[in-house]
Amino acid sequence: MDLFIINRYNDTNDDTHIIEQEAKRLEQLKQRIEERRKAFSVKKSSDVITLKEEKQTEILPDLPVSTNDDLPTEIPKPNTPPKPKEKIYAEKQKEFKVLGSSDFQKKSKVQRILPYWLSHPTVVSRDLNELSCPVEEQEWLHPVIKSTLLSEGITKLFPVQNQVVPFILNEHTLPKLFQPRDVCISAPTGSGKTLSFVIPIVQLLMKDVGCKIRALVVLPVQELAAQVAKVFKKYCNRTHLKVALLSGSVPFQQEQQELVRFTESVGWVSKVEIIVCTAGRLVEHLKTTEGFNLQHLKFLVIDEADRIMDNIQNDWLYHVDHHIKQGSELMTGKVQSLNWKNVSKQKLAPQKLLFSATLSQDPEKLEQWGLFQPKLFSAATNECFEDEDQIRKYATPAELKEHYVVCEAENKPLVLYNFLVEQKWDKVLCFTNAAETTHRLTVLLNTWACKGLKVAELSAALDRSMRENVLKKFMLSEIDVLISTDALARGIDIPDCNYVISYDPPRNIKTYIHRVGRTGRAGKIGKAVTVLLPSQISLFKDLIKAGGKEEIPEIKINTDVIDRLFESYASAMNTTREKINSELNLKIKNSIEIKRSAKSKIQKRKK
Ligand SMILES: Nc1ncnc2c1ncn2[C@@H]1O[C@H](COP(=O)(O)OP(=O)(O)OP(=O)(O)O)[C@@H](O)[C@H]1O
Repeated sequence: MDLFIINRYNDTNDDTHIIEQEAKRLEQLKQRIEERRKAFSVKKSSDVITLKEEKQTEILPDLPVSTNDDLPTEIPKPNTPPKPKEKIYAEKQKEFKVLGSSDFQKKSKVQRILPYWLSHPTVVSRDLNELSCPVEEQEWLHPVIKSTLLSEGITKLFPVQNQVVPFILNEHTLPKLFQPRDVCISAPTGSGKTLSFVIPIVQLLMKDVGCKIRALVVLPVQELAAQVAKVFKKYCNRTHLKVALLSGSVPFQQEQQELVRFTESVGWVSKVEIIVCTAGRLVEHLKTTEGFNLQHLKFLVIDEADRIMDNIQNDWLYHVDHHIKQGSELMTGKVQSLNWKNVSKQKLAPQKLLFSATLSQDPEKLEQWGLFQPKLFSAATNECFEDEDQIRKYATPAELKEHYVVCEAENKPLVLYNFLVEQKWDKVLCFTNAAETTHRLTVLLNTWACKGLKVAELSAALDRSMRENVLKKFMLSEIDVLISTDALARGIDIPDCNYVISYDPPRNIKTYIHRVGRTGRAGKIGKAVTVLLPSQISLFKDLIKAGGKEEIPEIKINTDVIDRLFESYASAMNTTREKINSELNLKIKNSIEIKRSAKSKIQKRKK
C-alpha cells in the first residue's frame, strides 16, 4: 500500500512536501529493484551449474524478457544456457496443472457392480420340450385352474410358469402386513409368460369377495391388450371374476359402462375385478371416468415392460401412483400414531410384475419402476452376469433356427419369391420397415404368384377393423403370407407361424428378437431369415453380437435362380407399377373431391 499516495486536501499542504515524498518513494523502489536483480542473477548462475553437471543437451530458445517494472530489466546473456524445457514444466506443474500434458493419466475404468437381485437371478430354462411339471400333480394349483388348463390342452407347465407362479402365490401367503416382493421376468418369446401372470392372479383373486378393481394389466398396443384380455377371460370363465378391456377398440362411453355403475345405496361400484388396458386409454379413464377406483389394486402387471418403459405414454405410471396414494395418509397429511391397529389397517402397494423377452437389466432403467425388494427370473445364465456387457443380452427360443441371406437390392423380391413359391414356405410372416414397402410388396407378390399364393398386408395404414380381420385370417391359415411392419413384431401369438422373413433388416436388437420370436413358439420348430444387402452384413453381425448371440449361418442363393426368375419378375413389376399408379390417381381424385365438397359446403353456409 505504501506505493500509493493519497493526497488529501488540508490547509498546510504545499508542493514541496509532495515532491519530497515522491522522491523518497522513488528511492525505495529503486532499492527494491536492485535487491531483486541481485537475487535473480544468483539463482541463474546456480541453474547453469546444475545444467552442466547433468550434461543436458536440449536447450530452450531465449525466454522472452518481461517488461514489467517489478522484474529485473537485465537481459540474460546469450551464452548463458537457458533452463531445460522439462525443468520449467516440472516447476510450473507444482504451481498448477498443465492441460493436455502427457503426465495426465487415464482414469481407471469404473467397474459396474450390479445390485444383488440383478446379478443373481433365478435361471429359467429355455427348453420347452423336456417338461417335468404335469398340471395334474401340482398341489399349489387350484382345481378350477387345473381344469381350465387341461381343457386348453395344457398338460405340463412351461419352466417360466413352473417357477414364477408358485413364487407369486407364495408371496401372498405372508401375513397381511407384509408387502409382497415385486417380480421381473425376462424369458424368451413364446415361453408362456402370459400364463405365468394370469394363473396366479386369477387363483388369488378367486378368494376375494366384493367387486373391486384388484388387477391392472398394462400393454403397449391394442392388439396385445385384446390378446391378453382373451386369455384372462378364458381363465376367469369358471370363476366369479370379470375382466374389462380398455384399449380404444370400442367407444369410450361403452368402456365406461362396462367398468362402473352407480347405485343409490353405495354410490359408484366397480363391475370388474381385472382390467387389461393400454397406457393411453388408462390415463383417459383415470381422468374422466367417475367411480373408477384403483384404491384396492393388488397387482400391477406391465407386459412388454421395456417397450412401455421406453415410451411412457401420457405419464401413466405417475397418474396410477398418484391415484393409488389418494386418500392414504401420505396425501392427506394425517399421520396416525404408530400402533398395531393403525399399522395393520395400512394399505399395501400393489405387487408389480414386469414381463418381457428383452427386459432391460440396467439398474438405472429399472429404477423408474420403484420396485420393492425385486426378484428376477431370467433365461440368461448366472455366468453371463459376470460379464458387464451381458446386461444387454437376450435369450431366444432353443427351437428357433436363425439364418441370413445376402443379395443386391434389386434381387430382394426374387429371393423372397424363391422362398415362398419355389421352396413352398407356408405360414410366413414377412417384416418390412415401412408401410409403403409393405403395400408394394403385397401388390407385387399377388400379381406375380397369381392364385398360387394368398398374400395380405398389415400396417398402420389399415384401420383397426381391417387389421383385426387380416390377423384373424392369417391365424386361421386363410392367408399364406402376411407382409407387415413392426406393428406385429411384439407379443402377438400366432400359432403355427412357421417362418419369419425380415425383408428389411431390423433397426435394433430388440426388434430383431421380437420379430424372429413370432415363430419357434411354445416348443415348436421355427425358422427366421434376414435378407441383407452386402453393405448391411457387418452392421447386422454387430447387432447380433451385441445381443449376445453367436454368429448365425448364411443361406446361399444360386445365381441361376435369380436369372431364371428375372423375366417373370420384370413383367410382374410393370403390372405392379401400373396398379400402384392407378391407386395413387384414385386417391388424389378422392382427396380433391373431398376438398371441393368441403369448400362448397363452407360457401353455401356463408351464403
Ligand atoms: N404350458 C404350456 N403348454 C403348452 N402351450 C403353452 C403353455 N403355456 C403357454 N402355451 C402357449 O404358448 C404360446 C406362447 O405363449 P405366450 O404368448 O404367453 O408367450 P410369451 O412368452 O408371452 O411370448 P412373447 O414374449 O412373444 O409375448 C401360446 O399360444 C400359449 O397358449
